[in-house]
Order: sequence, then C-alpha cells, then structure tokens
Amino acid sequence: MNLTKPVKNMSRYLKRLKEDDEACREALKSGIFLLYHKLSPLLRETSSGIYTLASLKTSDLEHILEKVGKDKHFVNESFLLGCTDKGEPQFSLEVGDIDRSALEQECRGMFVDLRKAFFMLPGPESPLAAKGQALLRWHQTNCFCSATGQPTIRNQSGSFRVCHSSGITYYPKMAPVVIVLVSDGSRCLLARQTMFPLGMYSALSGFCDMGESVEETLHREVAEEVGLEVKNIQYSGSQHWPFPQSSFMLACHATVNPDKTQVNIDKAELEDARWFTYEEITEALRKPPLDPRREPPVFWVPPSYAIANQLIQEWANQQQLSRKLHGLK
Ligand SMILES: NC(=O)C1=CN([C@@H]2O[C@H](COP(=O)(O)OP(=O)(O)OC[C@H]3O[C@@H](n4cnc5c(N)ncnc54)[C@H](OP(=O)(O)O)[C@@H]3O)[C@@H](O)[C@H]2O)C=CC1
Ligand SMILES: [Mg+2]
Repeated sequence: MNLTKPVKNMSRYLKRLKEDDEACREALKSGIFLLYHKLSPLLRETSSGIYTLASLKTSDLEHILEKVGKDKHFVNESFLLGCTDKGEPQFSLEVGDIDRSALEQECRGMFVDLRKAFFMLPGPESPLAAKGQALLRWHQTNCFCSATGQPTIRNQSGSFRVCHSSGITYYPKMAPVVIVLVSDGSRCLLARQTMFPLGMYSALSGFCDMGESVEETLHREVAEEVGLEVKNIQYSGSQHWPFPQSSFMLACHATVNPDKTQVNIDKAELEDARWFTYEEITEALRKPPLDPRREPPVFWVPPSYAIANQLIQEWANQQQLSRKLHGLK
C-alpha cells in the first residue's frame, strides 16, 4: 500500500500509523512538519500579510537540517499529529537545540510564543498549533517511569511511552476541566483571576477532582469560587487547552435562582466576580481582537479561540432571541 496517496479512511490510516512503527517511519518520508523552538511554533507571513503555521515537506526539512549542521535523520524524532485533508501525515518536531535565528532564516519564518501565535493564526490553525506543542511538552516531561525511575521509550508515532523495566505504558494525558457560564436569566456571571490580563473576565472554571462527574465538579467549583448553587446544567462543547499544561475543557451553561444571586467570592482563587448585563456583554463581544500596542479595555472577554468566548456568544444569542420574543430590543 502506498501510504502517501490520499487516504479515504483517515481515521483507520492514522490508527495504523500510531500503532505500526514501520508504517509510521515510512510516512515520515512524505510528511508535513511543524517546527517548534523551545515549544514556540514556526509561523510564516504570506504575501497577503496573513500569518500561517509553516509546514515543511520532508525533503525541504532534511535539506534545512543539513544546512544548519544537523543530521537529516533527526526528522525521526518527530511526533505524529494527524493528517491533512489531502491525506498527508503531519508531524511536530522540537528543534530547540538548533540556533534559532539560523533556522528562522533558512525556513523564512519566525518562532512565536504560542499565546501570541493564537492571536496571529487563522482560527482553524490554532488547535493544530496547540496539539503540536502539547504533544512535545508531554514527551519532554515523561521521559522517566514514575514507578521505577527508569527511562521510558517512545513508539515511533509518539502515541505512547513505555518503561521496559516495569512494563508500564504511559499515554499522553489531558486534565479535565469544567468551564461554566452561569446565568440568572438576564445577566451572566464572569470572574477574573489576578493572573488574567488586565480587564479580562471569563466564565468560571475548575479542574475535576479524581472520581468526580462533570456535574459534581461544576456544582463544587461554583460553590467554592462564588458561593452559589446552580441548576439546569446544559452541555455546550469541549476544547483542548494547552495552557499551562494540557487541559480538556468541558463547557456548560447553568442557571441560578434569580432571587439567589449574591456572590460570595473566594479571594484566594478570584480577584473579582460579578454579574454582567446583556448590553455589557454584546459591547465586549463587538470589540476588535486585542492590540498589544494599545491599552487593554476596562472590560473584555476571552478571544474567539477560547471556549469561554463560545459560551458567552451562545448566551448572548439566547438573550437576543428571548428579547425578540418579548418584544424587547
Ligand atoms: N479555554 C478557555 O476558554 C479557558 C481555559 N481555562 C483553563 O482552565 C484551567 C483551569 O482553570 P482554573 O479556574 O484555574 O482552575 P481551578 O479553579 O481548579 O484553580 C486552579 C487550582 O487548581 C490547581 N491545579 C493546577 N493544575 C491542576 C490539576 N491538573 N488538577 C487539579 N488541580 C490543579 C492550581 O494549583 P497551583 O497553585 O499549583 O496553580 C490551583 O490551585 C486553566 O488551565 C485555565 O487556563 C480557564 C478559563 C477559560
Ligand atoms: Mg477556577
């Protein structure tokens, strides 16, 4: 089978590459590579001034590696990410031990911190950039077995690491987090942590404790952080979130009784939490993406690549609909 041809069933194809070292090594010969320098992805500016993730073909990457004094077999250190629409296997490669500016020059691109890259990349490319970084980070921090202290060995695709001494297999992990937009019917509750950028408020969130369901985490986190009791939980969607380590965000809507809205903030967790009106929210959603050269606005919400933004947008749409139904503007 020629693995480079467009593949009808991508999922089966990727499963094979994940599990079969030989097939994956073969796929590396005709892969598409995303480079990271100390976990910062390589971006390129197109002729129309738009930034995209730079993707290099195997032959181009090997050529560049040789030019910067690195063995071309270094491509084998890559990790499998997925497949392009054309069926080309995609890989991420950490090149942090190579001179950064020499690489940037050879690749005609620049390595950009992932948080900054999220603001520069077109929407659909952000999750791929995040996945590439997350996988590299996981491998960098799981080189040893936590039971024996012996080195763990990766398979070719990077879908797991194994300790041959204990026989334990380690798989890349995400920590589940519940994020919830609480509404009292006409307002929604947003909060900020001291570490948030100035003026940014987001939905409430918290890591799931061992053994908890999504609903249990949601009730506990809202009670802990703002002292409220929620009901009517509705699932909205999910997202992988790479910061600071890989989280798996499960996003929900919930409501509180309109006569029990007094917030009691846990100051150890939150700097502030307050109710926002529909007008305040729609104005914040209309604001253009943050310009790092300008002062941040007094109140703004997470940008569109964050699932918090999706929750806030959905809430605003719902409010708009019910206002129309009630003859309000
Ligand atoms: N994509 C999005 O739209 C959004 C994503 N998020 C993400 O959600 C995550 C959780 O939100 P946050 O409100 O801070 O969570 P929590 O409310 O649970 O508060 C963080 C606390 O959990 C501890 N902690 C850190 N990692 C873990 C873990 N893996 N398991 C259990 N506890 C942990 C922290 O300890 P320590 O003192 O060590 O830090 C800190 O005390 C963050 O990574 C944040 O970036 C949040 C909002 C929006
Ligand atoms: Mg929290």
